Amino acid sequence: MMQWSNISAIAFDLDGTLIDSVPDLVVATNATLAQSQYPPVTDALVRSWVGNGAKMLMQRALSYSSSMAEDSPELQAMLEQTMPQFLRNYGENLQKHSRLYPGVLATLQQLTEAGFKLAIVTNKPYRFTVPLLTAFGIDGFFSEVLAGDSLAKMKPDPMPLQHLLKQWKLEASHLLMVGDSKNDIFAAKGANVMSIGLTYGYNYGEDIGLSHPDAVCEHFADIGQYLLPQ
Ligand SMILES: O=C(O)COP(=O)(O)O
Ligand SMILES: [Mg+2]
Repeated sequence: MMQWSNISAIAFDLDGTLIDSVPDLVVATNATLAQSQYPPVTDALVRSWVGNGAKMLMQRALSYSSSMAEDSPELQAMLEQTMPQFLRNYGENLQKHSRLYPGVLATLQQLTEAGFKLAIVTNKPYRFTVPLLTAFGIDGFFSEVLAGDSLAKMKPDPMPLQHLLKQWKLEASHLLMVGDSKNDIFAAKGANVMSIGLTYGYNYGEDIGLSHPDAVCEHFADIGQYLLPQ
């Protein structure tokens, strides 16, 4: 049975859920575009390109800037050439302008004290995920970190959540996915686990409610009403 009182473990998305990472992604994207002689793009465009990992972000950025189709061989060749630059540019400034969203630290603390097991399930590359968690002092909350390149498939595929269920020897009805993107909600539905959608993150400009998570929250701290004694 899918009910809140069964939940004992929670998988959190990272970008747009715990951390507002777009400001640093904008800097890295524009630095990389500049190296290919393209003009900078707006924050709003970068926001709309986040969600499927670093490579898709640059693929969308290069396609926009060059007017080449995303799947064209020319664009793919340019992407292969450009990715090392993006990874360097972003790696050098992961958390200069990025911020934890309000309520994240206190709520993670409360959930930990209440006995929930917490994990990160992100599409961000692993090499950026752990340093970011550490930089914001939240790495200690998570006993499992699954990134976009940890397994053969990333969200919206249910593979990371299914891996977590196996790892933790959990029934699907005990796990909750919390995220800002339809990729998080689709992954949850595919793994048959409950989900909460957050409205403040990045979802390609779409209303997260359209993906029908089990609940929609406007602020991170609001997830507590389903999980903590009120
Ligand atoms: O890196 C991305 O594109 C998205 O990352 P997320 O899965 O933590 O939102
Ligand atoms: Mg996200």
